[in-house]
Amino acid sequence: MTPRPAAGASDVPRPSGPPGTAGAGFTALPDLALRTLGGSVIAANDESFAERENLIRPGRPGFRPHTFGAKGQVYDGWETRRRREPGHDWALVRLGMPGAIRGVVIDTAWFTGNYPPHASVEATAAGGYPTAAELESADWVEIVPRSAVTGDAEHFFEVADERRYTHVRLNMFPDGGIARLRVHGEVRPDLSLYEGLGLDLAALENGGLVTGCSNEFYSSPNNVIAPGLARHQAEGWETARRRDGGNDWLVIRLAGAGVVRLAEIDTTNLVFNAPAAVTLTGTADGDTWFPLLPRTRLLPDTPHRFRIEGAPPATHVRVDIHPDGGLARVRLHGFLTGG
Ligand SMILES: NC(=O)NC(NC(N)=O)C(=O)[O-]
Repeated sequence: MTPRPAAGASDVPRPSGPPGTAGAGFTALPDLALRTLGGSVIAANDESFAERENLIRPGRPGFRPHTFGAKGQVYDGWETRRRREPGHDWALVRLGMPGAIRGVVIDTAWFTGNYPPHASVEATAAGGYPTAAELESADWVEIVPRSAVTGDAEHFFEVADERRYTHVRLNMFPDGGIARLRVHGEVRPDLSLYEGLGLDLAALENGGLVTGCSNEFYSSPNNVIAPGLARHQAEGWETARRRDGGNDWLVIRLAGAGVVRLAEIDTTNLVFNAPAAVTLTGTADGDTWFPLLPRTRLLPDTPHRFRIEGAPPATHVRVDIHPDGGLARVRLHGFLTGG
């Protein structure tokens, strides 16, 4: 029998290191600001050289030298004009998913003669759908104090704060360019909206999280519970070719204890590397695992839907793929049972 991971544990090695060096453990958590998770840069005081929306684009920032437009060199980032009066520049980001922020990455990639010497980040929690103007009078908490930054480098700042935030404000002193802002954390949804209704218990936006995974060589397992469809293979989860006779797997911590009634197992974009089969098991205590879906054949490039009948409530679901490959999306529709 395949050994079961402890609920909440992960055997995937995570990068770690001090600010500005190799990386930090919090980067394994979802980026709550990411455009593809619903984030939006709703305002900036200036974006003369390069547009604010670049700040939350997925992927590493790109650069091609000597691509000068009518207003200067074109950068893949947010870049303001050279300030000729006192003050500083700021950009306001609505998180795609509200949550507890565990760490922030300020990436000045490719900005060398035009990076800001200092930056800070504030956060606020706002209900409803406030405009940028309304947010000006919100209570802002400094989650990254004014800190020195350097050019063409990623800067990692851990955040120790349990509060749930909906927006962040990036400040740079006095002006310049920042390529990306990453806001890693744990999603804290308002599930009262779903009272009496069914929901996707696995979805990142509902508080689901991949807490364990056998292999994430090509792309992150949390992609399978992201919103929307995967446009290509890299927007799903892909493992390396397995040579040991075992099989790959991931464990999803559900939005809460709930009963799964319908599983969507999507192999879209996995054409020559789709798994041959899938098995689903669940647990409510992290020790005893019960079957949800027996080993079932999968086809390449296909969104499969399987009814699940009579399953007890689970807090975690393990998805075993046989033998390897990956998945585009996993949806586990059902009902919260509480507890
Ligand atoms: N986008 C720019 O051209 N910015 C800067 N200039 C160059 N060459 O990058 C600057 O700050 O003046």
